[in-house]
Amino acid sequence: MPPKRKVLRATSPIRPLASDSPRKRQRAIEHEGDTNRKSKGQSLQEEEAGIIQREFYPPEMSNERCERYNNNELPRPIEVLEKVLRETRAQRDQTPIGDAVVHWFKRDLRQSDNRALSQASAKARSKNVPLICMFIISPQDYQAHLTSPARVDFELRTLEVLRGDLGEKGIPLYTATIEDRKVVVGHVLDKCREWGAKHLYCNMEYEVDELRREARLVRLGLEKGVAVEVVHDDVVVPPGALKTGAGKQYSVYSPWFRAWEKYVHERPHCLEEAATPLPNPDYARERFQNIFDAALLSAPPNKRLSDEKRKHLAHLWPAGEHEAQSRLTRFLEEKVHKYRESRSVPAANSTAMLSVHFSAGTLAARRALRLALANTSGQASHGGWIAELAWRDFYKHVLAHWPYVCMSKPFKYEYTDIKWEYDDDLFRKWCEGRTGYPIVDAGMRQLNSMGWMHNRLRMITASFLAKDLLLDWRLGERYFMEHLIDGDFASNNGGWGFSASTGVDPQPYFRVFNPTLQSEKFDPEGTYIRKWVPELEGVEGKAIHDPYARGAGKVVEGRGYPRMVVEHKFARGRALERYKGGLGRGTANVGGGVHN
Ligand SMILES: Cc1cc2nc3c(=O)[nH]c(=O)nc-3n(C[C@H](O)[C@H](O)[C@H](O)COP(=O)(O)OP(=O)(O)OC[C@H]3O[C@@H](n4cnc5c(N)ncnc54)[C@H](O)[C@@H]3O)c2cc1C
Repeated sequence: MPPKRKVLRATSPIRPLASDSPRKRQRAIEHEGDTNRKSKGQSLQEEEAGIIQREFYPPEMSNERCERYNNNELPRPIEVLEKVLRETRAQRDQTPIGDAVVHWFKRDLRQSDNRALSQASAKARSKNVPLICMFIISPQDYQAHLTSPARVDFELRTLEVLRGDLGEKGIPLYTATIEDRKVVVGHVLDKCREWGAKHLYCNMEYEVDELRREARLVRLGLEKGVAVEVVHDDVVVPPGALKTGAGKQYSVYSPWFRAWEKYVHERPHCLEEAATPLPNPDYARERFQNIFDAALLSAPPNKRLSDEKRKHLAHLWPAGEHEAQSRLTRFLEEKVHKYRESRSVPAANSTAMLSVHFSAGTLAARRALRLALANTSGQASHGGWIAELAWRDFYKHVLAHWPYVCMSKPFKYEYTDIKWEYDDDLFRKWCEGRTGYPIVDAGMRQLNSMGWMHNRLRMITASFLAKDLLLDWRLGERYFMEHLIDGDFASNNGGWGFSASTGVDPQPYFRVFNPTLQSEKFDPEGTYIRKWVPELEGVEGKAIHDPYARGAGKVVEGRGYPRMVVEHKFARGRALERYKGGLGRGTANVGGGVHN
């Protein structure tokens, strides 16, 4: 079949160009140094496609600057934060307790097994002062981080649960919407001063913006007499703790996983449960009555869902840590033993569907691992569920060590030179699940409906976008973040890098998924496809995987199901050529990872 549409020419922009002033641009460039030397045409296409949100970020960094991070010539944001914490330790330890202690909730929306919250509670108890919790919404942060409305809604529903639970202990949960993300730190410290709190606790997030913000918070806190403690909690093993024999960061999963398992085995305390906060002294309720009485936050206009969508998602994804806990218990009792054999079959409904809880922090990865180890006597390890859970830690370690992956650069930055397509029409068809490849369309429709997609489908749809359509993979990465309820920068970026062969431990670039074969292998009966693509409902047998080529064309055409937008064989050849052309000096390093 000839290609249905030529995709060799960039068309109209997918997103409007951000209109930064020249001065702002200059400042941004100074911030992250020299930028990438690409052809003007290519840079413009990327900008027009919204690859970098120029209202928040500088232009794309140069490969040379990435290399300087690799050569340890530039301090990584996590190192800067850790240094500040080290250097200020004594001063922070000597800070008097004050009239209250504050915990700042971010992506740790639970009271059980929450390290920073637990430490804050212990500190408050040591002098019998109240604990106050806070949560800040920054619409600008949501925009800069492409947080999906589904995710925001999940967080807000979770806050309701959290507020109820904390309220029973007399612990107030202060919430506020701060429009300008630059003033969040100032607001947090102002509130500490207002409440007479001199100790503030929070858990560490590993994205560049957050690490830099927290370094500033620690410094500014001390200037204002507030000791800020930032704690590792989101991952089982903290980034930087695992090194190769040569003392380097692992970039291949399998040896990293062996080191991760060994670390956990040798340091069982890393799985220890953090104590839940203790009740506040009685007077706290009266003193903070205004916080207890305040209305809960609603989603900012840029992230609001329709009522119908909200109800739909609330039904699918009940929020809060109690739900997370019972989901985990059910999974460990009923499914974990069969996980290894069935996890790649999307119709089997055999995975935990806990990613939304890990992402929002309604469940600690540490807790899930602890219970999984106890439940399976270690059987769930390699090739099993625990090895999947470990991928989450792996990608966060990668993010902390190679921070430029957070700055729109691929881990394999030499792949920056691949000539991608920026075809609006094809991209839209992919987004809407109208590519004519039933398995791809089913996956995209599941995402659009549920805010979640099975891992196998994430790999198939991502590979299809990057290799069959040759669209810039960062467009797909962005679309996922903007629609996933479990959107997590590190895992999403890692998954896209794997699928597009531009990331850490990736699929080799010459391995191009054949979507029809993937469909036959992982959805042999077409059960999953029929669920999500109603136009194909009555299609029998193998025709479900390729209806036009297998005798069901007339039926499905009548129902409006599209023909394939590109022929796979043609697309594969084109992808190989482009990848080879874009490899540049990275030719020797073609990857070789086996994901899941
Ligand atoms: C292109 C692409 C994008 C992705 N984007 C995200 C994302 O934004 N957020 C996200 O949480 N996961 C992402 N993943 C990973 C994975 O698809 C989901 O974590 C998984 O599908 C969630 O379903 P589950 O909870 O039923 O997983 P299970 O199979 O039950 O696994 C248990 C947990 O292990 C972790 N996990 C499993 N597989 C992976 C993986 N490959 N990478 C990282 N962690 C993993 C998750 O926390 C998951 O909840 C992405 C994968 C790909 C290929």
